[in-house]
Amino acid sequence: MPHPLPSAHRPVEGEQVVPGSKSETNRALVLAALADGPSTLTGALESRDSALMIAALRRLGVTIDPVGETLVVRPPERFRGARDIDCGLAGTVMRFVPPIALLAEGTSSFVGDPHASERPMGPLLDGLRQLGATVTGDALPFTMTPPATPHGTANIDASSSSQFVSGLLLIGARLPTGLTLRHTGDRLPSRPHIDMTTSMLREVGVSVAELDDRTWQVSPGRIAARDLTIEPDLTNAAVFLAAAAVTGGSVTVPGWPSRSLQPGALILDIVERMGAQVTRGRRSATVTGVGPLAGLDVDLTTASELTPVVAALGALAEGRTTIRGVAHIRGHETDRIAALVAELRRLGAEAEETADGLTLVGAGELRPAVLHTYADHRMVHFAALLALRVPGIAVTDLECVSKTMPHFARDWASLVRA
Ligand SMILES: O=C(O)C1=C[C@@H](OP(=O)(O)O)[C@@H](O)[C@H](O)C1
Ligand SMILES: C=C(OP(=O)(O)O)C(=O)O
Repeated sequence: MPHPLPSAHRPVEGEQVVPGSKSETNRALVLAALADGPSTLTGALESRDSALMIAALRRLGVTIDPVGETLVVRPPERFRGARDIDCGLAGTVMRFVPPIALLAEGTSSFVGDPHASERPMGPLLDGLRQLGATVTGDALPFTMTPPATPHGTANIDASSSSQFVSGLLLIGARLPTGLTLRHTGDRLPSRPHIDMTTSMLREVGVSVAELDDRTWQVSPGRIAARDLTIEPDLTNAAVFLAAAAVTGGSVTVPGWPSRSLQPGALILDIVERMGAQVTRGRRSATVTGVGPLAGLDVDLTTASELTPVVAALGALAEGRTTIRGVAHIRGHETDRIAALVAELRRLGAEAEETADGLTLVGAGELRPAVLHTYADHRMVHFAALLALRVPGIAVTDLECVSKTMPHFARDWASLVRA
């Protein structure tokens, strides 16, 4: 049964509280699991990706308890290997948990959703082999047996995901000789997510040197337990802010950090370039639509998660929109380049895949359609945004939004109909 999405009968106005950052929550959980004592997380995301991370860490022996508004994480004496650890479709789980299992006693095996086996894993598994693990296969599902004493050097090609680098850096301090990690490929996407990893490591006392722009050296040592408050997820905020831009409304996201390493923050520059007005408060961001939007040519190498929302903005803006630098999103929850072009065409828009992104012509007549979501939460955001201006759009599946925002449909409906 298709799920209809609301259209906007008036400009979308209001304040939208956005749940905690997926990237920060899952890094904080991993660092707390590796720390030298109990940690407390406040504002952690509650969604499928964080639930999968919590379940995976528990299987390895970590104790995680909700206490009031917080999560209390207690590391085990020693990690223990576990069978059939479920990664779902979560990149952060499939790329961050196997390195922890390298530190465990005994073999671990990892499984995931049907499409998870198409997401790139080879370079991470190569890295784990270089650190001494025995690994079967090059994708999910796979089995890994840790070595008696892990080594400390790995050279991997992270051009298909920055998460390979982040996953290995996160455990670097717990390896007997630390870790020297080198990226061997010709491009490196999502650099801000690697900076988020190194910054969060430094905050817990880990020494990380960047020897050049592709080599990291993590010194061996303790990872300090800490109490951390998680920022709102700025990539998830993007769809709500974009709703104001495309309807001539005004949406405020409270809690917007004054400085953030989340690449989703780039949405403010993008909507401003397209013609919307952006107002930054001390701890908030507001987007106001002030007339027709203009298409743009944008390189999203650093913030590729924004591609579906920017593609929808482009389809409602005047002129051509070209998104570059995102070849690797063919390995995201789905092949997002192919999915976006297929769904734009289903609506009657002119859209083409390019070698490293897509190009489309906006502001044409769009027809109602049932859009496919490919189990991808951000394809729902894409459809929801278009539905505001194209009555009659529905999606084949809404459940996939629970990957990072289980209450998206409720929040979206109440904002649009407020
Ligand atoms: O480390 C992270 O938290 C993430 C890194 C990025 O992955 P890629 O480098 O695979 O794009 C991003 O797209 C993903 O949503 C989250
Ligand atoms: C690419 C994404 O997720 P993942 O962490 O599963 O890679 C995303 O959320 O857009």
